[in-house]
Amino acid sequence: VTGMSGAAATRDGEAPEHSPPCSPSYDVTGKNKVVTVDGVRVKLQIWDTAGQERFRSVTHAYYRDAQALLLLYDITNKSSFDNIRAWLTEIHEYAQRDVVIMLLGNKADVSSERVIRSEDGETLAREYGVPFMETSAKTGMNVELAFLAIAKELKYRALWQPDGPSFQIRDFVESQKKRPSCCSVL
Ligand SMILES: Nc1nc2c(ncn2[C@@H]2O[C@H](COP(=O)(O)OP(=O)(O)OP(=O)(O)O)[C@@H](O)[C@H]2O)c(=O)[nH]1
Repeated sequence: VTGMSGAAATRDGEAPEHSPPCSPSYDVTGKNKVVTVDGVRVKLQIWDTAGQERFRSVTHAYYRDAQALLLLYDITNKSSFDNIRAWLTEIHEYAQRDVVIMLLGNKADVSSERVIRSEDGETLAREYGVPFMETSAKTGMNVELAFLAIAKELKYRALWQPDGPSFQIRDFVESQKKRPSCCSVL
């Protein structure tokens, strides 16, 4: 629920350009997810650090190969939120310069244990110019949206044309995201 996941996109059917870095000391679980965006099937190859990750020991190859990074904190755990700045510093240093970043505050379903306000996530996201939403892996709230937004952004970039329609991932997320009920906001 906390930490960072990376994604790289190809059109479904194409071989991926990169593979997750492979190292015995680096435990990464990989999954593919196909998202249909405006009739185009985009295959996201998703890598997630597993087990007792420590951000400083994550290999830099992981950052380098990712086209998108999902940064997750747990709204019931302050240190997971505080770690996000360190992740962002690392990303700035080692990731591709135009990597798509999304900040997600997970466990939005457990409002009774919330310690991080939605506004705190929003403020941090604004500071770094990244889209933000709260999610719940338990109820599924905003989970599909997170992957859809990333697939849309990567497809937009891959098929960009000067006279084509524009796409702003932050505007898309703001217009589509569901917010936890009023009573769960501190
Ligand atoms: N209520 C609730 N529980 C969740 C949610 N997401 C994850 N959990 C629970 O939180 C615990 C930790 O989830 P993990 O996905 O293993 O967290 P992690 O930070 O990736 O942990 P590592 O894999 O050890 O790095 C598990 O018991 C999950 O079932 C959520 O959205 N809501």
